Amino acid sequence: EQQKPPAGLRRVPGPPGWPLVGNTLQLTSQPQRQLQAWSQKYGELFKIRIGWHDWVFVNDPGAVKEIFDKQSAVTSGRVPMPVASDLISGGKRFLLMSYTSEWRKLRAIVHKLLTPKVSETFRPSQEFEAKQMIHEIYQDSQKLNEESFYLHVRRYTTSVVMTSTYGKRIPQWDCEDIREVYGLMKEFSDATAPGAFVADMIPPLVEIIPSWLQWWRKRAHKYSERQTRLWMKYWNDLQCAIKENRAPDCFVKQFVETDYVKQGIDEVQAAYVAGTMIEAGSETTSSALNSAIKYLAAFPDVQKKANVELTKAVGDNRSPTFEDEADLPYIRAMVKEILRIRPVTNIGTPHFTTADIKYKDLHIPKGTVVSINQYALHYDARYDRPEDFIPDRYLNHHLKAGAYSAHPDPFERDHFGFGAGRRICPGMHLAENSLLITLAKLLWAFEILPPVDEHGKPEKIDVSDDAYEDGGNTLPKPYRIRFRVRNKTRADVLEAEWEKARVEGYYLGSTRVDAKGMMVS
Ligand code: HEM
Repeated sequence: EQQKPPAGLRRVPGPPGWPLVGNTLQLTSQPQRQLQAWSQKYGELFKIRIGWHDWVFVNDPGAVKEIFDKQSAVTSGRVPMPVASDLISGGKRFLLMSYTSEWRKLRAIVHKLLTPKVSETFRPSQEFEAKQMIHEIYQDSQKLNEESFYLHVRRYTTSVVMTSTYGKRIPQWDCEDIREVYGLMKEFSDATAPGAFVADMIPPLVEIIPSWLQWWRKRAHKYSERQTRLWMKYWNDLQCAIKENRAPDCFVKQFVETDYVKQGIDEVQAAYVAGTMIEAGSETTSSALNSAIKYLAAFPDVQKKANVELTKAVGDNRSPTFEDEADLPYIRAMVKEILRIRPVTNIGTPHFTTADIKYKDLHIPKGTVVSINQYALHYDARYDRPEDFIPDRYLNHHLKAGAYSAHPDPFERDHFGFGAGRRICPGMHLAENSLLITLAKLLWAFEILPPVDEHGKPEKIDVSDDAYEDGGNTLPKPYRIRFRVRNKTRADVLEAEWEKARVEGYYLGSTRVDAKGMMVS
């Protein structure tokens, strides 16, 4: 039986559930539409029970500010996961760590190493990788290969994130690093899928069942050993490179140069922070970009407007660079629009309360999951035709997501795609830069068209939830699309630019690296 709220306060309302399972069975494998429907019925907040915990979904910008920003000292935890977080990750997986002093120490370092200014030092890497990406897509478009772009996009995002973290490029998709990193991510997402480990569904089991009888431990230890081995391998390789003076400027090199040892942070913990960057930064960005390509094919007028802007600001004789950013307001708006229409998860951003809190006259007890209901917020009445991909709606939003998240007026926020409060995505500047440069180069180079059927008739592009994988993440299913180069000059330019980049390499901070990502000076 739940505790009575303190005098003058009431419980957060919500739909009735079933004994034991709560509301779990009312949620489908893609719960966002049900979560939207409940937000319409109950207003700013509603509460449901999923598994062992109460979840409060926050459906209003003002409530997000009050709960996640103003009360962040007690709403920045993560839900306990005795297997996935404690056993498999040794309590060290940054994304899942509770709100402890250890997490705060690490977050301070991460924050410093991913500011907008530091993120800018990776722009040459992002331009380099984007040149490779459009070149690969161009080559495949001539072979009428309509599926491979999806992996070219994933290669781009993984390479950018590996380069910024470890100074290590991913020059091609089919390689050992990809097999290892994606193998690890798959294993971990299987381990966190609902029902994968009963003790994550019912955390008190770890207290009740003696550890020698906890049948899940063996499998969890096997995962843990494998994952620690991989993250430590990257960490140790970079330590060697630093000693031999051949480590390019990157996140981990800078991490090593902080006083992390003096702060009592051990190497395995540091390696798990770096691993989290890779896990949190690759599939998120590629999903957003692969979604954008799909929506662009479905909304050809958006492409037309983008091409008018690109033709005026850049022309045919070179491809766009970050220097053009100020002249590309429509592309900048598009970066926001894709994060609005397809936020990366469909269950919001689960935080965990570490003390009782209140919002207006509503009581939220300690130990509750609080989540920003992004789909509800992003499809609400503030947006005209929310189902449509309309970058124009953001033309008056000139600032980056980080600036809006700190804006005093919550209704000024562009979107909630990066979360809020102390756990807000620290990679957002890097992510926004990646989306900007790839969208600009793609739209400059190509017209993006639906595939055609056997009679040559264009097929309909499906942007509904059916086009997305089941599970908590918003991941577009692989799909076919045609890329048609805009003109001969742009085709020649993109080939020449990639050839030049391949020979010359690029700069990572103050170090020049070659196309293999090795330091050359
Ligand atoms: C389009 C791309 C991306 C999106 C939409 C995205 C979104 C998010 C969201 C919603 C969260 C949870 C925030 C919260 O709990 O309030 C998060 C956390 C995180 N993201 Fe991102 N992210 C993206 C790219 C990146 C990149 C490129 C990196 C790293 C270089 C990164 C690193 C992280 C880390 C480390 C966390 C965990 C923070 C913590 O728990 O304290 N993300 N991201």
